[in-house]
Amino acid sequence: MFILTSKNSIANHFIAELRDVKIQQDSMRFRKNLERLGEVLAYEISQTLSYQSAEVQSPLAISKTELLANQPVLVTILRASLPFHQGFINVFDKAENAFIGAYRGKHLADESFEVEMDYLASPDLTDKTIILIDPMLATGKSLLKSYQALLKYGKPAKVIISAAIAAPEGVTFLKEHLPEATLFVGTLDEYLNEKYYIVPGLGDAGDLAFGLKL
Ligand SMILES: O=P(O)(O)OC[C@H]1O[C@H](OP(=O)(O)OP(=O)(O)O)[C@H](O)[C@@H]1O
Ligand SMILES: O=c1cc[nH]c(=O)[nH]1
Ligand SMILES: [Mg+2]
Repeated sequence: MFILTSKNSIANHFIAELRDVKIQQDSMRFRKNLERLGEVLAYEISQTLSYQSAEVQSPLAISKTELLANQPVLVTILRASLPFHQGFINVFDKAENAFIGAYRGKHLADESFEVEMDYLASPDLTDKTIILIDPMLATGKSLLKSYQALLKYGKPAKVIISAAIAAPEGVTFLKEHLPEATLFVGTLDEYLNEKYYIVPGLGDAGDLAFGLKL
């Protein structure tokens, strides 16, 4: 698992601002910080993809280079993922995209929940590299259910999951149920509380980005 904050960088500031109760209420800044973090994580992921030789004709001469062998498919899990996804698509600007409407649905008596899913739009995923993008990896249920729903569009060759903030419980859950996935996270937090929110976390990412939902 790649953890961005295991090495100090300017990304520490983006994550600090996402958490900070005095700053996170500025929803435009909150969305922008998720986008900036998405850009940095996309860059890190780009270093692990396959490249092939290419030639570029400049006005003066031919330049030999290495370019992506294939574009990844960026999978966005609505809603909170939208600004984070924007960062990824800024970097992988030629990528195909899939969208999934998934959310932590009705709360059961013991505070647990089922992941509800409705909207799903995806290109063919057969033999492609897919990057599942969701800023919050809490229990991991939303990501697993999203991945399982995507399989009807074909079996990807490589599965990458990227989150801004992950909980150890979610990481363990995904290692068990989705062992083929490689994780790239902004930071790894401490634990989930009784409502399955990440601690210290940042609160509800979807609400902070887009407002309270009924
Ligand atoms: O790992 P999990 O326990 O499944 O939780 C993580 C999910 O919770 C959040 O979405 P939420 O259900 O709040 O929907 P929203 O994006 O519409 O706010 C978040 O964006 C993840 O998709
Ligand atoms: O801490 C959490 C967990 C799930 N979804 C969020 O937005 N925050
Ligand atoms: Mg939410």
